[in-house]
Amino acid sequence: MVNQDKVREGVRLILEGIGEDINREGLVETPDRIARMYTELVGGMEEDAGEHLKKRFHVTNNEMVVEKDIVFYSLCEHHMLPFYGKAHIAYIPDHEVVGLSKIARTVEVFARRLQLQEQLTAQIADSFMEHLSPRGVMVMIEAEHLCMTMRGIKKPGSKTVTMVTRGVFEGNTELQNTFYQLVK
Ligand SMILES: Nc1nc2c(ncn2[C@@H]2O[C@H](COP(=O)(O)OP(=O)(O)OP(=O)(O)O)[C@@H](O)[C@H]2O)c(=O)[nH]1
Ligand SMILES: [Zn+2]
Repeated sequence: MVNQDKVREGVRLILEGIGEDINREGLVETPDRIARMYTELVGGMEEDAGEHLKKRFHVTNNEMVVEKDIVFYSLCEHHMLPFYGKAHIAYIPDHEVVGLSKIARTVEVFARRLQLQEQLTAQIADSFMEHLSPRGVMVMIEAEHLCMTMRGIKKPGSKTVTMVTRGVFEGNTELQNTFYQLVK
C-alpha cells in the first residue's frame, strides 16, 4: 500500500532539493498528484498474478499459444525512470489455457512496480509455470529505458531485449525459432 503522506513529503523534499519554490502555483498540487500517480504506477505490488491465472479453460490440443506486442510501462529500480516496450509471451498448454486478457494482466502485475527488465521477464515466465503449469513458456521483452536515453549515456533508440525459457522451451531451438518467427 503506497503511503501517500510519505510520498508527498518526499516529493516536497526533492522539489526543495532542486531549488524549486514548493509554494509556486504550478507546484502546489504536485506532491499530491505524484502520490496518487505512484499508487497507479506501482499498483502491481498489490496484485497476485495467481488470481488472474486461476480461471482455466480445458483444451484437447496442446499447440503453442502466442500473445505478442503487449505494450507495458514499468519503472527502472535504479533511477525510477520509465522503461517501456513490448512483451511477447508463448506457452504450450498442458490441456489448460487461460483467457487471453489474463496474459496481458500478468504482464501488468509485474510491470507496475520498480523493476529490472531481466527480473520482469523471469517473473512473468515463472508465474505462468507456477499457476498454469503449462508444458513450457517463453517470454521476450523489448524495451527502451529512459535512464539510457534521456540521461547518462544518452543513446536514444537503443533497445534492451531479454528472453526467458522454461519447461519444454529450454534448450529447444526449434520451439524457440517458431516463437521468434511468430513474434517478429
Ligand atoms: N541489468 C539492468 N540494468 C538496468 C536496468 N535498468 C537500468 N539499468 C542500469 O542500471 C545501471 C545502474 O548503474 P550505476 O552505475 O549504479 O548508476 P549510474 O551512475 O546512474 O549509471 P549510468 O546510467 O551509467 O550513468 C545502469 O547501467 C543502467 O543502465 C535493467 O532493467 N536491467
Ligand atoms: Zn535506470
